[in-house]
Amino acid sequence: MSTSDSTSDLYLGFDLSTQQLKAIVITSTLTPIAQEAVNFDTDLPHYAVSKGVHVNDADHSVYAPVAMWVEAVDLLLSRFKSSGLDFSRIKGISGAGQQHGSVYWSKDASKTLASLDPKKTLLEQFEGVFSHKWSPNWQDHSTEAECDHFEEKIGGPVKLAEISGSDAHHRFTGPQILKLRKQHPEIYDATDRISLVSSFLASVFLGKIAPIDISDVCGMNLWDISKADWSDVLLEATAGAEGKEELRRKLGRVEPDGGANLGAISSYFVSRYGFPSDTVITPFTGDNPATILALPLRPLDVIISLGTSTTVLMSTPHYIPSPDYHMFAHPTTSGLYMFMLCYKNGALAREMVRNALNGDSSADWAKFDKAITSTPPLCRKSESDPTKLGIYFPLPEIVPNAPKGTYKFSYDTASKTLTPTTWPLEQDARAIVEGQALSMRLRSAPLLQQGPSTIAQPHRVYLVGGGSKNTAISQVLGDVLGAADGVYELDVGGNACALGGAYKALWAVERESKEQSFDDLISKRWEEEGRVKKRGEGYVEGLWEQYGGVIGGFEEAERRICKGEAKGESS
Ligand SMILES: Nc1ncnc2c1ncn2[C@@H]1O[C@H](COP(=O)(O)OP(=O)(O)O)[C@@H](O)[C@H]1O
Ligand SMILES: O=C(CO)[C@@H](O)[C@H](O)COP(=O)(O)O
Repeated sequence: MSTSDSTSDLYLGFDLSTQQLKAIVITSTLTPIAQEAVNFDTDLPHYAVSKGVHVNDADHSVYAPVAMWVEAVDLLLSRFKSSGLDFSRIKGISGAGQQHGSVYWSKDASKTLASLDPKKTLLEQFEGVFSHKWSPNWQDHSTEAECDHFEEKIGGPVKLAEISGSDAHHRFTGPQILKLRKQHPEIYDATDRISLVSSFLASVFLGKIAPIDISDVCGMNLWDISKADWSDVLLEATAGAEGKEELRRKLGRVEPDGGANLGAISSYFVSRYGFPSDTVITPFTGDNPATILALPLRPLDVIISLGTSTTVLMSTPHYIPSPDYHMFAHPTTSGLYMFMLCYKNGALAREMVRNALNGDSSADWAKFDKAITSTPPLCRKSESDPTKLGIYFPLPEIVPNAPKGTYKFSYDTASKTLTPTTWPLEQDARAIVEGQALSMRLRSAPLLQQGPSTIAQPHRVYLVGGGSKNTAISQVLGDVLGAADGVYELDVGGNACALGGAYKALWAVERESKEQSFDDLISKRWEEEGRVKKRGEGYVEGLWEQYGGVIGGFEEAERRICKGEAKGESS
């Protein structure tokens, strides 16, 4: 990482994601100069989380201790301090949070946030700051009844997606708040303000409750995207007619300008770490919206984030809502939207296959990668062989809304016959990645066809997140999706959300006027060389078409699973 440019102003971007708190520091010329991370499982073992969360199998809830995140903030900054970061050059801070999770502040929170003692840690002073010690996690699936209630109140999944950008989802904040209100009315009543994970982290740095961001708010099932306001009907679905206004107050205002100056950094950080007292705090957004800010995107470019979740992201001027995927307001640019698919069975499902191949849970991907490269596409040794289609859901899936289980089929493309089957462990590695990629191809087609081409093919595929370094995985994703201009990785791909946050902070502070768009400023300073690396050609004639030939079989396999007509190996 470059240490040149030793006098430039600096910008700090955070990413409070599932398994870690990460941060990156960049110069005004977009050069990263420092990165740090706190891993929740290994660095903060006293919270006893696994992969960043607690899981309650009995009621399907998944949640994280908010105190752990608070402790991680001081630990991360102390790591930067030890590595010699000059905090006095930091002009702006922004960042990202795992989406949908909520944080419940007590009536004492605002007073405590405004009067922190720099001689003590944040955690030492946060006693009584939260009315609820847990934040529901995006992997939670305990809110089936609440989701049904949302759909019913609004008139069905299509209508709900039209208004809020998504159908009702277990992890979305509205259904989660409704569950808390029903199960623990005393906690709900003791709650003064509700933040998302992103606005919670912004609040800590601001020293007061920060507004929710214009993009992350779309992951709540509470925001009317077209009206850019809270939806009355959805607030009422969550809090009842009598509680609707009180919920609106608890949620607070949403900041429409992604580059707004929310105020100067809390004096706690000035005294304890040496930040300038005028460091600007700008809205923090969701980790996926922040990811699309990590590089200038062109029409039909697709980002695949291989974090704990696997997500597929596109920036688009078209608002085409559907219950099959998510639409969000763009985090910086009014009139643009973010398309997203989110898979719960992403990294953790691939790890399940990796562990089976390794015979233990060591994080060694060599056998997994070898199993992919030594297995032919669709596990078909010759033209006359039927293709193999695998669907691996160790957790109930989001897209499609399907029960857990591992499902294996053979599919004869000539007769279009789909038959349950089995295969040896070695074929699982290719089958799981192909299955994930086929699902992405199927569901991104409507958006990809909005461009000049009628063929649903991405222009470029960019890979980010922890799994983006894996060349065997990137090869399969590129082959199945057939990116016309190839598959690329970002130099700091493992830290793309934090990088997007840092770019956002820079834009907020250095834009020439409110009219200078994020894209305009970043494109002018962006040099592809050294920041982006081509990893593969993408489209391979014949292969992309071969994968296209099994999409129908894949759809039928999903239909059977969702209808309970397919028997899973471990459902
Ligand atoms: N070489 C690799 N091949 C495949 N997956 C990997 C590899 N290295 C890391 N990963 C995956 O990356 C995941 C973590 O990604 P990361 O983006 O750091 O997560 P998050 O931001 O959600 O906390 C791990 O769970 C692991 O499965
Ligand atoms: O639920 C979603 C998006 O809808 C997830 O993508 C979370 O935002 C978690 O992100 P990672 O920790 O996997 O980056």
